[in-house]
Amino acid sequence: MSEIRIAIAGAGGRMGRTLVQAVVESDGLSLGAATECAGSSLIGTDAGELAGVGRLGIAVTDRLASVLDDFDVLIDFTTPSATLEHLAVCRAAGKRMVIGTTGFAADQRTAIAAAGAEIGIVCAPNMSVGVNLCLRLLDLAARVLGDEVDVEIIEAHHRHKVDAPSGTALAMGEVIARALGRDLKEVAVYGREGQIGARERQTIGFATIRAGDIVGEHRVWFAGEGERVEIAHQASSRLNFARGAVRAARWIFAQGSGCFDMQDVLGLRDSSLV
Ligand SMILES: NC(=O)C1=CN([C@@H]2O[C@H](COP(=O)(O)OP(=O)(O)OC[C@H]3O[C@@H](n4cnc5c(N)ncnc54)[C@H](OP(=O)(O)O)[C@@H]3O)[C@@H](O)[C@H]2O)C=CC1
Ligand SMILES: O=C(O)C1=N[C@H](C(=O)O)C[C@H](O)C1
Repeated sequence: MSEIRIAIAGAGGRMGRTLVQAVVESDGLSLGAATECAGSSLIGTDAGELAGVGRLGIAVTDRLASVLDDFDVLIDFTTPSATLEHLAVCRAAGKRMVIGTTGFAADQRTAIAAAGAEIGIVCAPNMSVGVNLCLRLLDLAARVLGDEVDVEIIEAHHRHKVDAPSGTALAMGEVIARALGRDLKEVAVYGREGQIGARERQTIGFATIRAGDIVGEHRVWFAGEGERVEIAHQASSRLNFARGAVRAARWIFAQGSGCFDMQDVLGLRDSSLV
């Protein structure tokens, strides 16, 4: 069987470099192309040397459209606007995508879902197996504990992260709100200050920490009278996310069109926990 050829968008970024490493380490996958934004000093450099895995003979380009013959699946961990540009190119060319970018506006999420009518897409704010297991556990915890507890979501990331709350924290909030029959748009509280009054039970609170080189931490409290349940995940390496993205690329290569997430890739969508 021939290898699945991967293109990495944003190959010079924190995730981009880690993704190159994960692809090179994976059996049955090869790096076919690597991109960076126009004007980047990294254009023309070797993607393998950039990632510290040795020369691969893949020069970083700023034109995804010029390397369409060189890849089967694009893995994109960049920015919302860059991902939407790449989506248009992949949609026109019938190329599959794995999208890890976070911070999308509602209309951008709608555009990604719509593209799923024509191409295969896996889009998830967190590609780690552990976080996706936590999403299932959060659904169960919310259903069991119900309206007897206050829900608070606390996340911490490195000082360079530009979006808040994290995409993962928002996904956790969505899962919990859905399980409790609430609309996250109506009940989310993003930080508190001043004379805010007593807490309303229905709210779901978010607290964001940005500091140093924290890879990614998420902690959800279900706090009641006399007891508190916590579900927490701590990432200590970006390879965790990159290996999940590679797994998603392998999975989507075998699918037709549709917009999926990591719950689909991991077979967790309809899994029973009780
Ligand atoms: N789903 C998941 O599991 C995870 C998701 N993420 C998300 O991935 C995204 C990237 O994170 P991270 O790697 O830390 O960020 P970085 O800023 O380190 O990397 C993003 C890279 O994309 C490049 N870029 C920007 N525009 C374009 C373009 N048009 N074409 C090609 N490349 C472009 C940037 O270049 P330049 O710096 O020159 O602008 C940069 O090198 C974030 O949204 C983050 O939240 C992160 C980890 C895990
Ligand atoms: O920007 C990051 O670094 C991360 N972003 C993702 C998010 O916003 O949830 C996932 C991970 O926690 C790392």
